[in-house]
Amino acid sequence: MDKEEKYYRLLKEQYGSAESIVTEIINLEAIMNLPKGTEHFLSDIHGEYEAFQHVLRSGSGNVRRKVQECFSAQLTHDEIEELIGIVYYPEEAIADKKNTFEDAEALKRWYFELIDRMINLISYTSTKYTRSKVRKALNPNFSYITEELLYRDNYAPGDKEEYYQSIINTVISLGKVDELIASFSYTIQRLVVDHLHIVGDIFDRGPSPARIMDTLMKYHSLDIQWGNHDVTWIGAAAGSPLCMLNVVRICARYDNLEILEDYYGINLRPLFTFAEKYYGDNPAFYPKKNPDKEELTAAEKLQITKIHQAAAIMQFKLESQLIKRNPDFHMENRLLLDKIHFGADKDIIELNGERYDLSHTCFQTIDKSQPDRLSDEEKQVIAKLLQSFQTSSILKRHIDFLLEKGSLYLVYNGNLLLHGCVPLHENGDLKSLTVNGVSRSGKTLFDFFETCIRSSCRHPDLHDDLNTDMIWYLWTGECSSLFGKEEMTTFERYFIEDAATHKEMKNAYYQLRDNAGVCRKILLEFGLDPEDGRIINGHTPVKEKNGENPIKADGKLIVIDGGFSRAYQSTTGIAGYTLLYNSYGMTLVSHQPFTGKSDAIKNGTDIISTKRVVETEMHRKKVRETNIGRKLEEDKQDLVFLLKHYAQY
Ligand SMILES: O=P(O)(O)OC[C@H]1O[C@](O)(COP(=O)(O)O)[C@@H](O)[C@@H]1O
Ligand SMILES: [Mn+2]
Repeated sequence: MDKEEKYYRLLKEQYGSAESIVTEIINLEAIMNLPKGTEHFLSDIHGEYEAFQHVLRSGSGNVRRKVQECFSAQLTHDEIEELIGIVYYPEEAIADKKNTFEDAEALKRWYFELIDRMINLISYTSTKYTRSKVRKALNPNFSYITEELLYRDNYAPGDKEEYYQSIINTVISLGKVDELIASFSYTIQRLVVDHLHIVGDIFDRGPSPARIMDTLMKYHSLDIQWGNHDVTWIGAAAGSPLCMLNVVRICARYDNLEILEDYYGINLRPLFTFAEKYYGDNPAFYPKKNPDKEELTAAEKLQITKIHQAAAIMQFKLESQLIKRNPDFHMENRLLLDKIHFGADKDIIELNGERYDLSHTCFQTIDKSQPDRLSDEEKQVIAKLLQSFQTSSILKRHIDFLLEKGSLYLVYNGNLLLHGCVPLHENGDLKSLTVNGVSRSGKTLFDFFETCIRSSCRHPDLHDDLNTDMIWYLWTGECSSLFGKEEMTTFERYFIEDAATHKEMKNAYYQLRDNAGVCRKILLEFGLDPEDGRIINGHTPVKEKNGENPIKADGKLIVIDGGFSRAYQSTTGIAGYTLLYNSYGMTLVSHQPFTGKSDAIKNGTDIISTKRVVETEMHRKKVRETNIGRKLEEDKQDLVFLLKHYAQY
């Protein structure tokens, strides 16, 4: 029996009868004729859990829009705001509201009214979906009740009211009404966004990437395009000591070491002890102020400062070793430790023919005759830390999820989603990287990078092979699609005062992406229609206050850095952007900095300021025209074929 025959036999078995195949064909055809679901794009979340939650819960303004469309004729402004608040944060908003009632009867009336509104809203937000999809969006504990309330029109008018009231009265008397309403809120949140794209950089800087990962793992439908910060975490789990030290260094720099210790259960004790022994106070390594925490005590600050130095120095040593074993990376000019002239009272570095004094140095573990050699103690610390990283089951779960749902780029519904850039030369040609004699650029280079990441993850016991080293290259290499700059000046920023040495030159892509011709060429390179397709890009904050426009190249490219990272908000003037793509077209939403969950609940503050329509579709886009639609069409064709040759199988 050939494979095809086997496939059709199995399919026949699965459906059981010709009638059920007919039903499924009708069902698939109906789904394909529904309007395309709403896609929601976010990027550069950088550990900012609360702001991320707000954007997710509000669907970047989509919840607000639906509530307004549904109720603006019937409800007052305040009632609408109250309803929106309940959909965003049901537990807190209901608890607040309940305190305002003096008697039980008034509270009960409010519950009845609210449930009626919520049910109407679920009805309104589910019009684009099949009943089976709506059912999946309901909390299983309340799905029976919710369906009864939703489809109550099936009953005769008199019976309907009575039935409806008795259901709600029972739920109230069982003390379950708040939970029921909260379940409605989550259903509405889920119905307003069909699919989520995370265009990179979940990790680093902010305090709660792990909680964001937990939320994403429960999300109904999503994909992730890895960012440069995500891949170093992947690298750490894949066994790269260098990526791991970078993760530790950034956690120390942003006063976030708790993520490693408390959340992932990584034992930092060996590092603490080692840092304590060798390092002292050093203002260049003070942790940044963590806006979510109280001021550090002097002792805490000193301890983090020491760890920060220990991680940085070991990182610089290992980076130098990596550069030497990978001549293909062409990173020799980053062999900075070899360029230091160690002196009796000051150290000097020679960079591009210029000499600079080094300040705030902490080179006490450096062997001046062989600066990138790790001491035995450093080797031990690294081995212990790496073991702790690699055996953290929570970290493993998060990284496995990143690998399962993520990729370096994604072609989705005609658009190209990528975090950083497509490395280009100044004339617009694709820039290539040659590894082991093979030159790759454009899509081939992306595919190569992704293969390296996945292979490295399959061999967590290898620590310095090409695949593992390539993850580091993605963090900082000139041809990395995630970094997009010539070199990363981490060392200079710690030790050289002259700010000119801190500058990181961006790849030509960041100029050329303003040009529609270049964007068309990139879309073609990835097999997309250059007329209809768009590039969706994260990674670089848009400096709107300097007049930068996030919609580039006549709308061919959109930058959606979410600007969640509080550390960067002062450079952009606003928080950032998210993107919505529904059956009517694409809308870019810009956000004000998030002022906190309690402010959002108490004062109904939304962080959305403006919306800009990128383009309105000439006709309403249907599921048929989407990636999923094409897959459904294939399934349908198979069923049609099976039906035609039913007797044969
Ligand atoms: O300000 P920090 O956290 O030290 O990080 C600066 C580094 O981060 C980078 O900007 C990369 O991070 P982004 O992807 O967030 O831009 C590097 O280019 C730069 O060297
Ligand atoms: Mn980035």
